[in-house]
Amino acid sequence: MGFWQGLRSQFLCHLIICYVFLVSGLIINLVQICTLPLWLLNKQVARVNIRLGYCISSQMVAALEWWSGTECTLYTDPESYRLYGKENAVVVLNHRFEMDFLCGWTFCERFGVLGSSKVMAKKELRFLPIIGWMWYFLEIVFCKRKWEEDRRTVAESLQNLHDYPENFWFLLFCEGTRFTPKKHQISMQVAESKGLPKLKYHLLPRTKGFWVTVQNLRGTAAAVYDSNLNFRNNQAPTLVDILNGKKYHADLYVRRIPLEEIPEDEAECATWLHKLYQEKDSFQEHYTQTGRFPGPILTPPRRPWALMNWLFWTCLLLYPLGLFLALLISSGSTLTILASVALCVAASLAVHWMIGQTEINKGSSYGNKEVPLNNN
Ligand SMILES: CC/C=C\C/C=C\C/C=C\C/C=C\C/C=C\C/C=C\CCC(=O)SCCNC(=O)CCNC(=O)[C@H](O)C(C)(C)COP(=O)(O)OP(=O)(O)OC[C@H]1O[C@@H](n2cnc3c(N)ncnc32)[C@H](O)[C@@H]1OP(=O)(O)O
Ligand SMILES: CCCCCCCCCCCCCCCC(=O)OC[C@@H](O)COP(=O)(O)O
Repeated sequence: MGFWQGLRSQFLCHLIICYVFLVSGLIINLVQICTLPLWLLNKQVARVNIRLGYCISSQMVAALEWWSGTECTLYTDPESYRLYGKENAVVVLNHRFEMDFLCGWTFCERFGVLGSSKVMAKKELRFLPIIGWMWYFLEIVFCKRKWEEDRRTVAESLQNLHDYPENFWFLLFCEGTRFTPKKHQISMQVAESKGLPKLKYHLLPRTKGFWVTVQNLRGTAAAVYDSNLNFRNNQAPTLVDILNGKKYHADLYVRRIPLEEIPEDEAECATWLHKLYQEKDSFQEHYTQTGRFPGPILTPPRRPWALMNWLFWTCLLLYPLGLFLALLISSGSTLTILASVALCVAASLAVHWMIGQTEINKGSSYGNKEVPLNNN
């Protein structure tokens, strides 16, 4: 094992990374709270939150790109490539991996839209410290995954994006939850009852969120980016693997579909989405058979900004930590030392809990319950 690999697997390094993420994240959350009055005075000025959000999300991108050295290859056509990052788009991505959101963020970073990236997220994530709190200020669209309640709130949140000052990608996991064998089996029963072909690699997409997104972003977004992600050698990395500095290779296949090609009528739009997922399934089959996606490879290089932001926060926050530790040891007070140890334990439990949110085996029961099927 080389020096660099040895260093990356050191627990002390993980502690420092988590300390920097927690403390810088909380500082940025605090600054975000200070921007609250700006939302009343001038919405466009309040959107300085794009930069603040970047300081948090780019730390995770830096961990993937620079700490673990994970490589991300993009399969797409050159004409579409020229438009990435230069227009608003709805991204439709498969939802099979714990790290899919992070690979998505990596491509956002490489095309310069990380701070402004959006997602339709389950409302539980709003309460996640740092990331969830950050999202509140980034105008992320939250849903309860209950259509009767979501149809109005989701449409309203999407309408707010009409005057967004920077290009954004709006990510939609139409499957609505991450793939598990049980969720797959149940959703294929639903597919059968609707007379739809079975999917091998995806859950049956939920069509209402896609329809409401496309309808509300007409005139704002130019295209849908149909995206399929896979990791080489059948690997399924976790956030802990990334912290441990393990290197992976992600492949992303993206097709650009102009928004005008998507039907306006709800039923036709649903049929269109089901057909898209059948095509997505065939691309995954192609990947499984050949180890690659169709089409040319055009990978944007990683940029230095995420690393520089990370180094900046690390330098800024390591100094006071060192000072504090020196004072702590010299104080010789058992009570202060015990209180500090308790604080460290609490902080690592908090990070552990946050990482748990990315783990599929700790995921929700959404899509897990047998539904009474009407075969008429
Ligand atoms: C160039 C590079 C390109 C790309 C780079 C890639 C990406 C980068 C882009 C951006 C990055 C940005 C951010 C990333 C960071 C972090 C993201 C992290 C995570 C957040 C993600 C989530 O939280 S996912 C969960 C929340 N999101 C969703 O659920 C969205 C999808 N869901 C919907 O759209 C739903 O319709 C809904 C939520 C709006 C409403 O939910 P509801 O449950 O009420 O759904 P429906 O009404 O649709 O469902 C009822 C119908 O479904 C049928 N049914 C019943 N059971 C099932 C089943 N098990 N499977 C499928 N269908 C089922 C039922 O029969 C009903 O049918 P109808 O015919 O009546 O419709
Ligand atoms: C620098 C690194 C330091 C690491 C510190 C830990 C940070 C934790 C960040 C947590 C980010 C959480 C994003 C989770 C996204 C996600 O994958 O949500 C799942 C949903 O789609 C569907 O949920 P489900 O129905 O349960 O499958």
